[in-house]
Amino acid sequence: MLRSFSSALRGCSRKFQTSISCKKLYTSEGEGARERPPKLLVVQPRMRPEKLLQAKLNEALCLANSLEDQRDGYFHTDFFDKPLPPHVLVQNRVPRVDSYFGHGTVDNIKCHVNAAAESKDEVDAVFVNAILSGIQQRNLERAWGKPVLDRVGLIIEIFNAHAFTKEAKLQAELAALSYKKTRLVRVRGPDGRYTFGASGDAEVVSARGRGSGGQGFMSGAGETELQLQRRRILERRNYLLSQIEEVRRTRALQRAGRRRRGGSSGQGLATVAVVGYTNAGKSTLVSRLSGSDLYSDCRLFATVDPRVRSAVLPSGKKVLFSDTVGFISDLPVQLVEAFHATLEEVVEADLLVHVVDSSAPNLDEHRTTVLQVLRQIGVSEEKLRNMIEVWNKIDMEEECMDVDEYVVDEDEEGVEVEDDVKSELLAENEGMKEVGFEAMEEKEYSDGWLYDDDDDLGDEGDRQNQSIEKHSGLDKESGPHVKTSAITGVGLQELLELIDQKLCVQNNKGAQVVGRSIYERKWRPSHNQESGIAVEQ
Ligand SMILES: Nc1nc2c(ncn2[C@@H]2O[C@H](COP(=O)(O)OP(=O)(O)OP(=O)(O)O)[C@@H](O)[C@H]2O)c(=O)[nH]1
Ligand SMILES: [Mg+2]
Repeated sequence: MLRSFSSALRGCSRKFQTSISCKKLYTSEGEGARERPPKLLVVQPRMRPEKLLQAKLNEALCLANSLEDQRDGYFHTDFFDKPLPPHVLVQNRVPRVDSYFGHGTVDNIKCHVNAAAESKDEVDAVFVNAILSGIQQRNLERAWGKPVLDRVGLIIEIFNAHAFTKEAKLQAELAALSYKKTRLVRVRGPDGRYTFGASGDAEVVSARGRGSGGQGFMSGAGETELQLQRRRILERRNYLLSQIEEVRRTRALQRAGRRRRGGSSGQGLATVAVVGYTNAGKSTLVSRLSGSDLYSDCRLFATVDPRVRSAVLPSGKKVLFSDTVGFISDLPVQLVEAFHATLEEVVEADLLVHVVDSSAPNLDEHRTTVLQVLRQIGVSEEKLRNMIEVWNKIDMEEECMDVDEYVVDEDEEGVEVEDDVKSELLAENEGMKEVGFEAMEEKEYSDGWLYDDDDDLGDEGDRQNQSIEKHSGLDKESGPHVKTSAITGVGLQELLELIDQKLCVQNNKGAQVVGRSIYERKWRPSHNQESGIAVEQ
């Protein structure tokens, strides 16, 4: 596993980064010392086939190492200097409602947490690469004595840590609020008082809050604690939305200005939005095409703040390339929604360039994720049909072949098994001692936007399996595409020519293809098990 992770990183080039971190998970290294990014223990549920498991584990390790605050656009630590985070693969066939994992698995992970503490390599938190409900998260925190981050929680933390501009910070906070709102459970704080919260050392107690004790009209008399917390979240959310609305207006004015100023032909500057899965090489590509120096890094979500750079096409026409936040699988719709102001640039762009990391073993899943998000945010089908696909990182193709040859220890079902997982499976079968989880009245506190407890995660695995099994290279894909290496510069001229050609055809047609504003759309969680995404109402 170590080999595949480092192999994935080998293709990435070193970039400049220095910064200081300051998050609640962050720990001070000593008196007067700088706070260091949190050390996470990565828990990866097993899935089939092996290739998918490996891709998911690599992504989880990258996510864990990506959490670090930036200051003035730089990170303090070099991504390549970071050690591989401690990790454990665990068996989890049917997720439990109260604790997600079975008791044996929970105990096994607890052993890993304890072992890390004894070896003076203590972890600050546990990252479970799955989507947990508030109750599952709370019970696991109690069992392991550490804060627990699930996939969505960690991605939100990364967004918050990497956000630099006011726009990105507002949107990241909005995403965090939407997430917290659904996981308010009643907890006992360090002072022994009960309250409703979403984080901190807390004991799970009764699900229903009593009166907040507020007095008078203005202090919210008669509200339960839960209602009070929800009201506070709502107030903050409304404030953030009003601020984001300002950002949207400014962006719309900037866009109009760009169009008015126009190019040499007087027809306005066309905008090309560069989209794709996180880490596909979008920023590197835009930098190369525009001769600028955008920040790029092997960290996932290195770009959270959108950037626009100009370039000249072979025809002499000037265009604007817009680099934006990357996408990732299993992203809840609320998270995408929070980034509407930024993603509106994509909807309004004249042309889309979809950057695919051709070295990713599960690139079909990446591609599907990107198309789903583009549809979610309101990109028209016509624009999707007209989109150029860029198969980037072709210089890494040979390295990917090496990863395929990676030999693993397999169990009878052909799935990689680590020693600790074997012991954990044994424990699971023998029925280890019960952990006293409290069965909470979960329904009251979750509006279910993360995922439905009834969902069989096996279906998700099967869907991804089909995707990964289907994938046997990029060649059978149709549609206009260019093979590039943003690092070596291969294929970039071809890409510029194709963009030129597409924009020219569009101009001749006089096509003004503008998707419906994402703010005019309503959202609801999908009931379509297959796609697992929200659909337009
Ligand atoms: N070998 C190789 N590495 C590349 C190529 N393009 C980008 N990279 C590396 O891949 C890593 C990610 O590149 P970025 O440009 O930051 O990717 P991104 O899509 O903007 O990522 P996010 O902003 O995090 O979504 C960096 O370390 C780049 O140096 C390429 O063509 N070949
Ligand atoms: Mg980027």
